[in-house]
Amino acid sequence: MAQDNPTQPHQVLLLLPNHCFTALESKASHKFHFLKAWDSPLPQAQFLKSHATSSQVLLSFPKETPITAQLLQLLPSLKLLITISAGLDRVDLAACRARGVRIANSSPIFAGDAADMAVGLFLDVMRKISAANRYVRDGFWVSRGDFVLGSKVGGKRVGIVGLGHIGLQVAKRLEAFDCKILYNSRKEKPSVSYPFYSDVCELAANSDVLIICCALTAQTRHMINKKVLLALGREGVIVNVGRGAIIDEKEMVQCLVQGEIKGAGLDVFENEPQVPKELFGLDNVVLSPHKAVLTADCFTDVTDLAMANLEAFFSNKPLLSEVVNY
Ligand SMILES: O=CC(=O)O
Repeated sequence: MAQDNPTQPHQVLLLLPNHCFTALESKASHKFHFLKAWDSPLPQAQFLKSHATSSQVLLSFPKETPITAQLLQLLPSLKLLITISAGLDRVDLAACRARGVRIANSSPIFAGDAADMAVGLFLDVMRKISAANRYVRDGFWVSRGDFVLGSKVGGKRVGIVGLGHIGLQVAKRLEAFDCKILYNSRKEKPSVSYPFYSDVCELAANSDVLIICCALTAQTRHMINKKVLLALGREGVIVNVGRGAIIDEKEMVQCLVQGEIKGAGLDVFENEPQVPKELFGLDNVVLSPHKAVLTADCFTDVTDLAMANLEAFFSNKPLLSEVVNY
């Protein structure tokens, strides 16, 4: 339970890039006392130690600062971790669980933007938008004539891997394109009527496109392996807005180079920012530098959510985006 001391603003530790904080500062600095790691002359570990006993909340951007067991050890009073991220693969969940640290993430805000990107990548691969753009700019429309035809989107069977916040938003958007939605998830979702496949390979065999929206965990690492890719088949397309390591990247590259799958739209990679060079020469592949959830507008909403979570925590109300059963 949050301790209440009405005489002092509540202290919140920040491990954030500056641009995330700017939006928060204008709204919330009169309500909370923000302790900014980047403003301190101390190295990060010492900065955390110096506020260890007084800080119950840490607001962080795990993509830049992973939340490790070691870091958590420096903060014995920590009760709540708020992440400016949808994914929690850079948070040591076992250590948080062992310590009883609650987690609130930014999934409800990021889901729509991530889904837009997934749909954008899908449309781009199917209708060859980026490739056509290059064709026109390079003068080939004049020198070579008509561009090769793309594929119809309507009616395609879309296998969504992970029907959480992001997956549901992808489904909603692609229903409007007259696609047929199927899915794989840890458990069947009674709230939807889309066909459920407990086996991802079977999902791939029944899909024209696989869209990866799930979290990276020990169970999902390399879940999309050669067998799944071959089940997707020569006419199949893969889109990934989850995490690179959910797909066995070497096998995927091989399948793309050898035409064993038709195309790919990828926002995430196994060893970012390194991208397999083989992909650069493939016109049936669209690449994006892990930006699915980030837009120029998202920081307003994401910091509003962080602030609402802080207010809820310090007034002992339910958090707005708590990650339950992690
Ligand atoms: O990839 C981005 C996120 O997890 O927020």
